[in-house]
Amino acid sequence: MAATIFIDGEAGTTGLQIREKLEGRSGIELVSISAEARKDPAAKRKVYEDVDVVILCLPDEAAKEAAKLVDALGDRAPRVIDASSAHRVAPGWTYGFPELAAGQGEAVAKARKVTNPGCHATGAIALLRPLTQAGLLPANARVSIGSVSGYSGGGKSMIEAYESGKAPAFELYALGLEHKHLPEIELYSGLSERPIFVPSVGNFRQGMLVSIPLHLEALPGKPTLADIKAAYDGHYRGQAHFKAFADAGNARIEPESLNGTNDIEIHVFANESRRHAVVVAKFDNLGKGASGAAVQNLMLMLGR
Ligand SMILES: NC(=O)C1=CN([C@@H]2O[C@H](COP(=O)(O)OP(=O)(O)OC[C@H]3O[C@@H](n4cnc5c(N)ncnc54)[C@H](OP(=O)(O)O)[C@@H]3O)[C@@H](O)[C@H]2O)C=CC1
Ligand SMILES: CC(=O)N[C@@H](CCC(=O)OP(=O)(O)O)C(=O)O
Repeated sequence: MAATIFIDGEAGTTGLQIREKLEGRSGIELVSISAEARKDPAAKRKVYEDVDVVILCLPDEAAKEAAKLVDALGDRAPRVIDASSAHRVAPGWTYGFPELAAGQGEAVAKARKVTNPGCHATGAIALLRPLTQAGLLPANARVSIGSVSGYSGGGKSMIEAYESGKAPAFELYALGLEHKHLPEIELYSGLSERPIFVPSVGNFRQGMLVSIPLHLEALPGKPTLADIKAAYDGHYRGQAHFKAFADAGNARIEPESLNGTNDIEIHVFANESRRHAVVVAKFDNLGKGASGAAVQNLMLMLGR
């Protein structure tokens, strides 16, 4: 029998992409709600009762209301994937990053409530967790993270601002150093000290580069580029969506080449004579950073 899926917020940036990715898949039946009823809690409740999984692609406040609706359904509650940042560090929710550590894919597969990682957080955690777990980066390291996103990361309003020419070509933001992805980065990166996170957005629609500079001499065991690359290779062995590269002779990277995929490239750039390195995660902010991750989690939950 087909699994029934309702995308709450299906007309938004993330919802539309999830819909496109699921349409035509065998064993999946997409359930919709009329445009007039889509914000009506009573109408939503009826749909929630009838489906196997609800995927929330809503602003945070609406996602919190939706989660309350799910909880109120008790035994009749559907399983949930939340793409918003409302529940990323909330108790009772499973972090939807199957490659985070051994056993996380199995945890997602069994979970009733899965929270999708934020796009910047996906890159930051993908870079940091293997290094802390391998002991190459001490838990108390003081780390700085930079990230550049395509403007689709800001949803409909930012897309409109860029596409009508009303947005700057490039800007740093969240310089109050309280970006909403920091709590999940703190919880899942393996660091005890809160990193400094400087996100930015540029005049290109889609794609993301998250980068972290490393002083190799300051790290335990004074690792080489090869040691760092080996830590990523070991951590992501057997994971279809991850590939690590050592980029000693290369000095450039652009953000768009993985658009339309659910893949992450981890690049290790280094100047060995100066003992400096920069690790960079490249992916599609709307792919592995949003809709691709949601679909990956859904398939795990459905045992596909
Ligand atoms: N864009 C991205 O790269 C990523 C986004 N996310 C998260 O996913 C969620 C959705 O983001 P995104 O798709 O970009 O946002 P959009 O603004 O593009 O879309 C949100 C959609 O939700 C609808 N909506 C708002 N309130 C309700 C409600 N109460 N019931 C039903 N529908 C409602 C909106 O309709 P209307 O416009 O009519 O209000 C809109 O269609 C957000 O929490 C965002 O933070 C996660 C990862 C990445
Ligand atoms: C460019 C831009 O504005 N990006 C968004 C993050 C996009 C994302 O991952 O969203 P959620 O955490 O809401 O899921 C931001 O930094 O707030």
